[in-house]
Amino acid sequence: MPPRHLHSEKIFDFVVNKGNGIKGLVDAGIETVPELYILPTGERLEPNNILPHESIPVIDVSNWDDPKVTESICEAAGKWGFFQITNHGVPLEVLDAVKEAAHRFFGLPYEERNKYWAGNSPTDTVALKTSFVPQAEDVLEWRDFLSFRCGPRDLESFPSWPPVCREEVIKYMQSAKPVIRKLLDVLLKGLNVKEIDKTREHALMSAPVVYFNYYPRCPNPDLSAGVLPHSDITTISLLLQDDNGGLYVRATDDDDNWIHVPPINGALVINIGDVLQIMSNDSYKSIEHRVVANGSKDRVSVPIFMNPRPDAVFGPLSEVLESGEQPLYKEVFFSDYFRHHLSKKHEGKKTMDFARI
Ligand SMILES: O=C(O)CCC(=O)C(=O)O
Ligand SMILES: [Fe+2]
Repeated sequence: MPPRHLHSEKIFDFVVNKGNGIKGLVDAGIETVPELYILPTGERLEPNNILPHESIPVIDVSNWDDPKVTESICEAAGKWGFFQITNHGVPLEVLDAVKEAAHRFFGLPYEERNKYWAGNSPTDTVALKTSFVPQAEDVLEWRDFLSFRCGPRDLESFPSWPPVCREEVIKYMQSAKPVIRKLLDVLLKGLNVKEIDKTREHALMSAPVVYFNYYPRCPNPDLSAGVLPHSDITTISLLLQDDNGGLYVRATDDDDNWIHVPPINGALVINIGDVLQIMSNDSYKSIEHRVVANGSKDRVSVPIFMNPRPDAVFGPLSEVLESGEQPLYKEVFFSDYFRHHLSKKHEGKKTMDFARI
């Protein structure tokens, strides 16, 4: 990383070292995007790279037993890697409450928020951070996020979670769990897996993490990134977005075109992560996506990342390779994959090379 100018050093110190986050900088009244947040021209999302007439599938899942529903899910996972679901059964009040809880947390004064800054937090299951890995980035992302590890053991630390939002996170997680389980059942059936046994469950869904992503209003959203292009390392991610929009999905691998994911009230966005792409030996796709912050409003999103346990080993499934297909990936520990992912800035799908044969 090249040395930064003095002004950028000061901003970095305020936002990252002092734990103010980008929220703190916006609250301090900045009116233009500081250099530390300005992307080189080639990395910005240009309007002529947005395909206005394309969209990812929207699937009504009110009847999981309808073969058309399960076919649409598996087809969307293979073609788009992204889809929205409606009529999924998670009550609208639960979704609204968790978005409000995210705004409440980020609306706390600095001293209250900062109690949970990574390294200060009273529990390692909750951490407030900014950007992605600021120490490895030359341009920072216009985003703060609060993460909650939600595995069964993690919930023992619930009393140390922020009181302004903890009930809502648990309720959201509990209500979404049956939907996630259903989606994984359908997706695995599509790969000839008859049943998700205990070992598979560890590899698929035993370490969920909820994020509150917070993108404060950005004076020049065209110059900066809310989140840079990346794929999620999960098995699947389930994302609740608000009505501001700003999430874009890569249209094709071989050119730089992007499709907006329009907010639909009550819908959840589902995407396949790297782990499931690897398990499926590329039948399903973990697609790059990015976020552009909003020029006039603060945006929140609340993803649930379904991760394997750190000690789980994953690789192409035996059921997928039965037909004689050659494995494209080796078996890796999730903890190694995760550590590799966190050692560098967001760089599209580069993390997957770690497991590629
Ligand atoms: O905020 C969004 O819409 C997406 C965020 C995202 O991609 C992530 O947190 O991995
Ligand atoms: Fe993501």
